[in-house]
Amino acid sequence: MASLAASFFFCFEQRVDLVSFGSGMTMLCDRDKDRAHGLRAYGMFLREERKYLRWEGTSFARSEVRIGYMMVSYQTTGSGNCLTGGNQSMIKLKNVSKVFTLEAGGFTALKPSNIDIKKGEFIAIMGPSGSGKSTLLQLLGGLDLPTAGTIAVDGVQLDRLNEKERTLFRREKVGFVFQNYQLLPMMTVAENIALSLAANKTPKAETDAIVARLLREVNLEGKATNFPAQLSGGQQQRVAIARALAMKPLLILADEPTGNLDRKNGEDVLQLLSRLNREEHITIVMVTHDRHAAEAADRVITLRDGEVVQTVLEGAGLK
Ligand SMILES: Nc1ncnc2c1ncn2[C@@H]1O[C@H](COP(=O)(O)OP(=O)(O)OP(=O)(O)O)[C@@H](O)[C@H]1O
Repeated sequence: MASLAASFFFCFEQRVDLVSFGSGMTMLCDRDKDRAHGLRAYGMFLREERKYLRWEGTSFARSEVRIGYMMVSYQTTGSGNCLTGGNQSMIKLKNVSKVFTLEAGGFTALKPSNIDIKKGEFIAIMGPSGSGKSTLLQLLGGLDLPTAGTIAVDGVQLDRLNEKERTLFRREKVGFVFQNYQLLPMMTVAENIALSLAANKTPKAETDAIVARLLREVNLEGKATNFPAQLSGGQQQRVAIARALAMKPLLILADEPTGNLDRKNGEDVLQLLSRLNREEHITIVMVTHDRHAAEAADRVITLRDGEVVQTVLEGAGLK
């Protein structure tokens, strides 16, 4: 028990993320040392907050979580990348289908599909127009519900959440990037990036610091007070990516993120996504028509007429 306590203390001296995999299994991720501490934790977890962590009356390093009460009964320590979670599943679809109801009858946009995407993977979804790529992405992000089957994202079964819970889930776990950027034209770059932070009632000083960091990350320092119309397409897409990153998502869902961009700007966006995947271990699922863009991915899932027809694995000549 003493070694547990010592190890636990060690974890909290570091900057940590708390990543819950559901069913009581939780990862404490020690970012600075890139080590993961697997803990089976019992007790009550308060919602994630960016505050100073207090543990038994002692203040520790700035953390991404606040824990109300936790008892540790079991612990393993491993090395490796904590946010990828080894072979842990990020997305699991079981017999998921989507049928749209039309006057003329039902239209099956997605036939019963089983898909498993691991934490830290970069997946491209390809297929002809109308094959169901965007439909699938909407389901993965909880923007729409399947007609049948189950979808679990980071251990959370989306089809069991009500609308409000799905909204919260999306805000906290998923970053969306769209072909047409979907920035609000009357808001500045900084305000666009801060949208989800504002919805989450993040204090202003903290919001300003996060926005400044994200602007640096997407190489747009100096553009905070510009309006979207004053930026190039590539710059607007990088603002959209910064906005998607504001809540530190575990997953980015990108629908044709390079579709409106020329080769150079498209390349910049792909490199940014690849870096986020590689260095920040964010799982990325990207719909694309472009085989060159798909080469950024570890794996390509191909759809045809609403059916998964092929999964090309890493090493099959893509990367
Ligand atoms: N809300 C809806 N109601 C009815 N049918 C829909 C709806 N949304 C999509 N569909 C149909 O589902 C099929 C798949 O659409 P989806 O947008 O997923 O295709 P896609 O592969 O993303 O196409 P594209 O590459 O052209 O964007 C299409 O035939 C489309 O017309």
